[in-house]
Amino acid sequence: MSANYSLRATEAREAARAEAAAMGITARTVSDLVDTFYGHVRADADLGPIFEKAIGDTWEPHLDTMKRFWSAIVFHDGGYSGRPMPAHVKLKPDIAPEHFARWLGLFEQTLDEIGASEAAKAAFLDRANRIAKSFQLQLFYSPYE
Ligand code: HEM
Repeated sequence: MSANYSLRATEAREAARAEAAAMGITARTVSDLVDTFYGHVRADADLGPIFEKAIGDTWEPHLDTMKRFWSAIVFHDGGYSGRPMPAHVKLKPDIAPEHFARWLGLFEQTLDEIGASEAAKAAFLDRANRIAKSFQLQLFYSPYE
């Protein structure tokens, strides 16, 4: 890794942190978002069973993974290095596009509930929408099947 690269990485991380701070996003925001959102997901008639089947009684590690995932997105802190796609491919028999619509609806509702700023809400929703779209393209519209 060149010195230039790590300088750019440091700058990118600082820029991301400053941007997050300007939107009022803190580690607490991420933690509240994840805890509240998955509380709703577990209670949801359609999504709940899908998650229970995959996660069972190991929710703590999942919540921790999801906090690291969203922190890596908003703070560029490098704390998440997983591969989300395979985790969803294995759910394929159980999920349909409607589940993504529900997921996104609950995510938006949660951002309101935790009192995220309008800018923070827009930023989280934009990322969630783009990721959901890319998952769906690969899950439901793959030209390779
Ligand atoms: C229909 C919608 C969705 C369902 C049913 C779903 C379900 C799940 C389940 C059950 C897991 C745990 C898999 C396991 O540990 O075996 C998981 C992991 C994960 N999901 Fe989703 N998900 C959905 C949408 C999304 C979206 C839109 C995002 C991103 C914005 C997302 C991000 C992740 C990430 C980062 C993981 C962790 C993957 C890892 O282990 O590193 N999911 N999801």
